[in-house]
Order: sequence, then C-alpha cells, then structure tokens
Amino acid sequence: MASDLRDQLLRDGFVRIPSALSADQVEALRSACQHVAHLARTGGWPYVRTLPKQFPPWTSDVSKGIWGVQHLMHPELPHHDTFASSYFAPYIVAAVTEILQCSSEDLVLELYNLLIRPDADFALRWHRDDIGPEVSPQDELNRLREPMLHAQWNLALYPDESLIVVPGSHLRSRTEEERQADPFDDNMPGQMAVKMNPGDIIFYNNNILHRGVYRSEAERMTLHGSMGVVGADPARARNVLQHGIGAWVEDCDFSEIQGQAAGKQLCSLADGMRKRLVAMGSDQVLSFSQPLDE
Ligand SMILES: O=C(O)CCC(=O)C(=O)O
Ligand SMILES: [Fe+2]
Repeated sequence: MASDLRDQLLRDGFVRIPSALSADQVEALRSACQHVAHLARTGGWPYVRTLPKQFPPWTSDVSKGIWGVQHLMHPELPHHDTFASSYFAPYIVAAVTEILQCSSEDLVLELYNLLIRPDADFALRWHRDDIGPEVSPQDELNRLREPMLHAQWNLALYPDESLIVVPGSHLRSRTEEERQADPFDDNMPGQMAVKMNPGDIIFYNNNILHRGVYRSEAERMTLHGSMGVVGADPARARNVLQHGIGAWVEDCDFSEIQGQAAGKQLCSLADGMRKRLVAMGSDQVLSFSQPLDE
C-alpha cells in the first residue's frame, strides 16, 4: 500500500498530520490533562519526569519541578479511560498501521505519557532516544538502518514548538561537528523546531538527532505515545519496559473503549495489543537505554 505518511517519515525523520482532532476533542483532552498535570505537580502522582533529568528512571521527588506525567493508561490515574480512548483512537490506529504497513492485529501497546511545561526553563541534550552518544559511527549507522518496528508521536493540545530536530539525521551517523558539539548547542547546523498547532500530530523517528527546549511560561500539554509491531528486537523491549509499564499493564481494563478501527472493535484491539506487550515483556530483564544519564 502506497503511503505518503510513511514515505515522508522515512525521508525526513518526521511527518505532520495537521488538525487530526476537532476543537471539541482537543478541549476534552485538555481538561483531563490539566487535572493530571496539577495532581502530578503537587506530588499526587508518583510517576513523573523530574527536572533536571532527561532519561528514565526518574524518582517521584517533585521538589525541582516536573516536565512530564508518566503512565496515562495506568488504572489508578484519574481519566485513564479518556487517555486510553485517545491512545487507541481510530486516527492513531489508522496512521500507525499505515506507517508500519501492518495489520492492527500485529500492533503492540507501548508508551503513553504527557509532556508539560516545566516550572523553570529546561532543555534536553541532543540525543537519539535509543542509541547512546558513545557508539562508533559504524554501529550508529547499523542501528539507524534497522527496520522501522514502532511508531512514536506527539499530539499537541496547545501550540508547541519545543521539539527541535535535525531533519534527515536519522539516515546517517553524526557528523564530526555533531559529535563534538556542546550537548546543549542552540545552533546545531540544519536544526529546526517542529511547530505544532492544537490538534496536530507529529510522528517522528525517535532516533533522529533531536532535543527538547522548554519554556516555563509557555503552556504545554503534548501527549507522547508509541506503538510497536510484533517481532521487535530486545532493544525495543528494553526501551518500552525501562519506563516501568510492566508493573501495571496486566491490570488494565479496556472493555469500555467505544468505537471501531480497521473493522475491529477498539476494545478488543486494545486488549490484544496489551496481551502482546505482556508476552513480549515476559522474558525481559529490566535495563536502561542510557544508563549513564545523571
Ligand atoms: O519534548 C519532546 O517532544 C521530546 C522529548 C524527548 O526527546 C524524549 O523524551 O526523549
Ligand atoms: Fe528523545
């Protein structure tokens, strides 16, 4: 099946779906997100991304502020059913099956988190999510050439331009200049901010060279999700499970999710995806992609 979405993602390392959500859908999600962001900022939810740490694992100490709320589909989080409905939404399932060129019956549940405005300005280093900075150029290229077995997206509920990418950098190892650059360099050659309006979705290759630059005054509520396809390798299982989702995913109940996608009831599609993650995780030992992160 020809796919512009997939072709653009393969070529540039990211692709935008403008206005994927209606204003009403954005409004409903904003309200759920405002509630859980407040809960998390005030110490009422232990699974958060704390400042100034970039990669998992994070503690639940919110005293320096947070930049994300983890585990939106956790059965104990308020609105987990609203978040599950948005994760398994027809527009997501359609885009992911098109991008991965797979059947919805091969999808695997992965991550769903919320990225929010930090209480103080904060930035992430230049990175590739699952390839550490110390690898050799050849190993870097080999990893980048692995087939695409998952799709990752940002869904913005407020205007968002905090994700900065170097377009095309998912197709090549880093240049010498990129390797030597200050990890917080504000002017990496070729960089661009990915601009999103409320209701836009961006799919991006999480091994594109990228960073996040966050301003405390700019409201940010961006849903950050990923879905996989069966047959992914152990590195992918590690990237998903390092976020600690194995501990609660067996308790999720998706039976109330309404609607259909790809001719299937979303509730049964969701449960199938959940079961495939559990199966993938059953023989994994927990480890971290970027164990040296401070
Ligand atoms: O804030 C973003 O959109 C990107 C976050 C990011 O790069 C990460 O969590 O690895
Ligand atoms: Fe990242």
